[in-house]
Amino acid sequence: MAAPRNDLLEVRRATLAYGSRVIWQELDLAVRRGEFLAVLGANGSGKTSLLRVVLGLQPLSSGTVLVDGARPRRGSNAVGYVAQQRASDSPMPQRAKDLVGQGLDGHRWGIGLPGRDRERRIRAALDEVGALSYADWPIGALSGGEQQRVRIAQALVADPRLLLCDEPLSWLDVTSQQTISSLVDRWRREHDSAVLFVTHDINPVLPYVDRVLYMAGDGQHRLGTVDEVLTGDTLSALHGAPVDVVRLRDRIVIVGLPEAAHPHGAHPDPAHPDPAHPEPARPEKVHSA
Ligand SMILES: Nc1ncnc2c1ncn2[C@@H]1O[C@H](COP(=O)(O)OP(=O)(O)OP(=O)(O)O)[C@@H](O)[C@H]1O
Repeated sequence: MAAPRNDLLEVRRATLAYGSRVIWQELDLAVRRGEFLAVLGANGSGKTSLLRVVLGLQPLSSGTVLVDGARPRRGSNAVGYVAQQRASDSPMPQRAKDLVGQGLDGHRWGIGLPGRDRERRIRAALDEVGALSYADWPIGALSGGEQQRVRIAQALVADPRLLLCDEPLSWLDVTSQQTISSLVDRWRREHDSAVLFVTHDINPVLPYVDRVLYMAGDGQHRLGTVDEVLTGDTLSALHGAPVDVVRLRDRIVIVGLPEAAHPHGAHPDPAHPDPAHPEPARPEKVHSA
């Protein structure tokens, strides 16, 4: 039997443009088994587009991408996906276990899977993220953090090797951010799998991150460890403006990002509070990466 591939994602000289607008270019990225890669950057810098490329939903303009050695394709078992939630997303009426079951539909696993095997897989995925006790609850009745556990279970139920998370911490309070970050970390360690974790704030995942891909817009990006990428020199060069990076105890605070680089869209909109949590869901005020 062939040895498992070490690089679960291989992106070579990749450029993505929409029409004449280049989003990112000459991107080289190899994500190895067991790696936790944080993807940071300004609104509109192309983070979600990168995930869409890996999901086989968006072709590159040039370059190549391989997911576990194969070209990306929709519905691949190799990739699990936690999509970004929008402020306008209304609470879903279906039960937690039904949402998780959707993660099997469209996958090889879902086709012809006997009912009891399907149920067993769904319960195992819910158990993996500590959400089994609310398997029968309507999603809309769960807290933001509980809902996010269920969405992660949906992404994991088909047993992917690569997990893509698009802003999974938005709308969550600090405690839930820590819980979600640590369960994703535990999953990649226990399964020797890899994670691409798009986030506007590095701090909740700082203990887990192996490398950072920082996208600055205008085709610019930088890849490296936290200490290599999140420095005043690097971010100033990427943004063409003075940026300071300050370490405060175990946090990183970034000061001076150009207005366009602020990830304002990822912050809670006071006009649209989390429907499951009328309280402000995310008290963080300091912009951090
Ligand atoms: N299918 C498309 N056609 C044309 N432009 C697109 C398309 N998809 C995305 N864009 C544009 O490309 C840019 C990058 O979008 P993308 O959603 O990848 O950015 P992002 O970094 O994830 O942003 P955010 O942090 O706001 O979620 C944006 O300006 C977006 O409007």
